Amino acid sequence: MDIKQNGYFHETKFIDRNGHLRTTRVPVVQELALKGLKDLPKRFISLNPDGPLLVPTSCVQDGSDSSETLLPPIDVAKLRYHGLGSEGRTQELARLAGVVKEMGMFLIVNHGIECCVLEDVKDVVKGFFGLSFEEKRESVGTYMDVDNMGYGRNFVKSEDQPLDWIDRLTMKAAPKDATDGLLVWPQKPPNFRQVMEKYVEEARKVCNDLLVALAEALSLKNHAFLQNFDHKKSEINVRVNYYPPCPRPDLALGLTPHTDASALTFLMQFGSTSGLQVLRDLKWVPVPWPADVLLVSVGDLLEIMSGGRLKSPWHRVVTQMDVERLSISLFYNPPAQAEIEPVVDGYGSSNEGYKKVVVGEYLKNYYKISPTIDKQAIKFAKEVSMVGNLQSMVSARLIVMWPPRRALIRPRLQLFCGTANKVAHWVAKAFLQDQLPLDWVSCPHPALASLIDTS
Ligand SMILES: O=C(O)CCC(=O)C(=O)O
Ligand SMILES: [Fe+2]
Repeated sequence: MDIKQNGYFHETKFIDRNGHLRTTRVPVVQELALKGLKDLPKRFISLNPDGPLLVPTSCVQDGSDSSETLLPPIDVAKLRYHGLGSEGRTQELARLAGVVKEMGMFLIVNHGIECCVLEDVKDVVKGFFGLSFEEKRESVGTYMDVDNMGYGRNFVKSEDQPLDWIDRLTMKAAPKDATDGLLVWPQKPPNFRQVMEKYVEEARKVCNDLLVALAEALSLKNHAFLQNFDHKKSEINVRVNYYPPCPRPDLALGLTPHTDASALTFLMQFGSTSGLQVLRDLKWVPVPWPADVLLVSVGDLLEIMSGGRLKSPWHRVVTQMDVERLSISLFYNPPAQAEIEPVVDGYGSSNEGYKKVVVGEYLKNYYKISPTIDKQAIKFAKEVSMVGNLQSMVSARLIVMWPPRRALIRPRLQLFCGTANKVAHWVAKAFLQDQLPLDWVSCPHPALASLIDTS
């Protein structure tokens, strides 16, 4: 079947292999599904029953494992309770440590988010996907150049890649002013934004409590992770994933294998409760996820902060023949300008080679390259510590270019190097945030000299 005959397309932008910004059109899956197709359009074939699965290159085993992995829900109320008889908390922390180390994700109950808040979210999401295509498009404005946002498709990186069987709607929900002046929130249903923002604020509280509990579960200082977050500047992106019924679940994926770039991903689902799978022992394992339970997953940024003690799980979503499924992923990140690095626990434990990264830089790289067929994105934090590398480059250059004669005296030389290092750090960060052209770094401007205090 020629999918071009179907008139409904999402327009999506991507950076091609040569670094050029390209725009392409991809079919609207919800509209394809409404046609009641018997066959799958070729562009959606990503699973070949006779060929290798889309799994990391190191994974040679084939197929899914039908045995479901036990994922005992974590009781958030017990994690929060510090009062008398809080030995229940110690046990819950131990359970949390066990499941998160093993799976990279865990179910939560007793989180304190009221049912009506969750029901309202389901209603507005159903309301949005119940609109006609034209109404959906009109209801959501444009994000202009902001990548991977709005009503459309995930992870489109080329004209010829297999496409996922999904439509999605992504919004920046925090910081509050992240999308001021842009028409990015659906106008229909009219209470969409209000409902989603209420949910986001409730979820933020739970995430903050979980970040404290996760640090304690790993025997780290309780603010080891939370200290990287800031109520006014931390980023929360919301993605609604809509997986319509699919004519060939054996050939198409709902969501390609990936890790999340976030620190924590906070998920709810409705419609079908199955579809999510996680890679364990080189096999795809269905995640048993009952209705009305929430799921939390470790993202790459938390893997970095934890120095690899926690691992962001490689996961995917499979399609289903007769049922639709919706999930709402909330990605919780430190501020874009924040620098994160593996926590030091005082016992000199290894951090698996993770270095300091600027959150915004990590995310930029993630969206540029990911998902590939391996945990490539996180290598960025091991191999290319951008700030660190640039800082030492600039600092060395400063010291060579302006060695003050008087600085030959040792204490002065130390002072000079210290200041040069601070300036270099500032230059490297400004460069990474696109505020300085490249030649500023490779050949520092003389104005830099005036910033250096050698007196
Ligand atoms: O739909 C799901 O259960 C998972 C969604 C997901 O992995 C994502 O949004 O990153
Ligand atoms: Fe994900």
